[in-house]
Amino acid sequence: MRPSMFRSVQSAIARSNASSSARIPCRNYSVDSGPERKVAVLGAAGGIGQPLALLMKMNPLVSKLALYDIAGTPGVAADVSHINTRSEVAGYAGEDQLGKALEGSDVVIIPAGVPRKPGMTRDDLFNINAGIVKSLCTAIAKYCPNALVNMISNPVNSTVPIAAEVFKKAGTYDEKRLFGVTTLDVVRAKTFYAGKANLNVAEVNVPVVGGHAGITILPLFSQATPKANFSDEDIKALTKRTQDGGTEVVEAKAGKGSATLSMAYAGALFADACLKGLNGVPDVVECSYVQSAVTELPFFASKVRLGKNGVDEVLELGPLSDYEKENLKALKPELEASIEKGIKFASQS
Ligand SMILES: NC(=O)c1ccc[n+]([C@@H]2O[C@H](COP(=O)([O-])OP(=O)(O)OC[C@H]3O[C@@H](n4cnc5c(N)ncnc54)[C@H](O)[C@@H]3O)[C@@H](O)[C@H]2O)c1
Ligand SMILES: O=C(O)C[C@H](O)C(=O)O
Repeated sequence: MRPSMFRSVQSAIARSNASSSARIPCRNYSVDSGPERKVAVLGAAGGIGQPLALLMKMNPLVSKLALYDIAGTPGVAADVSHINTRSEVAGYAGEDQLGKALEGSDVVIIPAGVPRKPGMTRDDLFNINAGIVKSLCTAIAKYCPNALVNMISNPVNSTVPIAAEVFKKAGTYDEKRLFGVTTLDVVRAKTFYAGKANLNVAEVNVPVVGGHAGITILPLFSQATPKANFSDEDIKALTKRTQDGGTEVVEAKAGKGSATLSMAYAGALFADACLKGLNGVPDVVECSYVQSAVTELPFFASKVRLGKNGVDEVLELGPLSDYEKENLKALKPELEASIEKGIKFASQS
């Protein structure tokens, strides 16, 4: 994970502060960087959508930012557009503006849909979000079939297979261009691991594979770096906390939704990695839920090398501890059922 988008902003801020002391009043916080790239956020007026719009506006790799929602986007777009960074911002509200929002997009990020309330599973969101994702992906197939799609809407284990089926029906499916965003699981695993081991979190790496719900989230602490000396009990507790991270936030928000700020951060990191890959930056590796080349399941979150066409390579899982092997075996039936549910929905509706 390379937070260099933030580093470039930080160094711009440092330059800005240095010039302040020289009493030069007016500077930009980001510099033009790389080719023209359009990013569309679908669901941009929501809890994730708004901070994600802000973070994408801060990303110097973006030249055009399209903010789409069923309502509320003109205000969000007007607000974000006043920030003096590279991208031009436009807001689009309502289905008749969806095509314009999507046209020419290199990356489409989808946080559209309802979030959980306490007591719900992500799968309880299926009935509403499956239809939303299906209609948005139908439009993507029509207006920007070559875009990289970053699916945030839950249940990710099923919404990604739905998207794949919609694209297959439209004849635009390219497995290299469809991603379930599981970066928040990695962000959480790193935070919890670093906290427990008293390590500098910026130096910590933890791959998280599988899916994005409960036991399908499989953090590979045996591959975490730097190595920490944890007991089996510690690893079990860290695994459980990572798997239940979403529920921890849902319960703390007590009916006011699920993770939005940490998700916007994670979504911005993943989109930044996609843009870097598109721009030819070498060795950009992130975990993401993609068409599987390394398990018998059709989709599986894995370490993925990103390149000029999206997925460059799905990396092998690598050596697993006995505990991780057991967890891998246990998650497969649940993940398979969620995938089948998505495929069935898309093929029947
Ligand atoms: N992948 C992850 O790690 C992760 C993390 C957190 C949340 N999520 C999921 O992200 C989704 C959004 O969460 P939120 O907290 O932002 O919810 P929210 O209710 O605050 O915002 C959702 C937005 O989607 C919009 N929307 C609904 N139907 C739409 C449509 N057809 N087209 C465009 N926009 C539409 C709504 O108007 C709203 O602005 C939920 O499904 C949630 O479970 C995923
Ligand atoms: O937990 C949720 O419902 C939202 C999201 O999937 C998360 O992991 O925070």
